[in-house]
Amino acid sequence: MDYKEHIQIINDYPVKGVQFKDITPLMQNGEVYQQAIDEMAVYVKSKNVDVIAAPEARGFVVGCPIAYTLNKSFVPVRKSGKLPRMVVETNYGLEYGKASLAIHKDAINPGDRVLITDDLLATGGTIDATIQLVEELGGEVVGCAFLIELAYLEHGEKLQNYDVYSLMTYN
Ligand SMILES: O=P(O)(O)OC[C@H]1O[C@H](OP(=O)(O)OP(=O)(O)O)[C@H](O)[C@@H]1O
Ligand SMILES: Nc1ncnc2[nH]cnc12
Repeated sequence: MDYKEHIQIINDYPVKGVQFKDITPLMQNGEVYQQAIDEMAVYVKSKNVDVIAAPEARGFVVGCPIAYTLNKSFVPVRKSGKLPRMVVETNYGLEYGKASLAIHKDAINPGDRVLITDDLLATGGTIDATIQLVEELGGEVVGCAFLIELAYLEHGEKLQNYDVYSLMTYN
């Protein structure tokens, strides 16, 4: 399957210089969306996970169906101010701005094997922040799975100690 046929590239969105990779055409094709999720789920299953965690909003698009398929827990990592109970939170930078993410304090048990999913890896700011939150709660990050990796951007050393899977890579 050539998944890239179902990704649309928009230049200078949301800010000048960014080549935005739009995953909505892939999601709009039920067969392709299902096949992409099933393929990612094979990787996730191989990591023998307890929990799947994902940052909002597009991370949920991949994390929830993978968790459902594998009958595993799903933990939402949300932009600050959106979770109603006690949280830990952190600030971070991403390809086109800054934000902060939070996770419920009781979402992860110490020693849980946690797999983090997101639609896209760009500078790595979002995944780095998500890893920090999971580890602060004592979770072990056993892998990170993306639909898309932008290999032309520098994620520096952020992910060098983690197992990374990407369904599509743009060089
Ligand atoms: O590697 P990075 O430079 O951190 O960029 C990747 C992140 O950017 C996008 O999320 P965004 O914050 O735009 O939010 P959304 O999912 O709510 O659209 C995308 O879904 C990733 O989470
Ligand atoms: N280039 C990009 N396309 C889509 N989502 C993104 N999130 C961060 N960078 C992005």
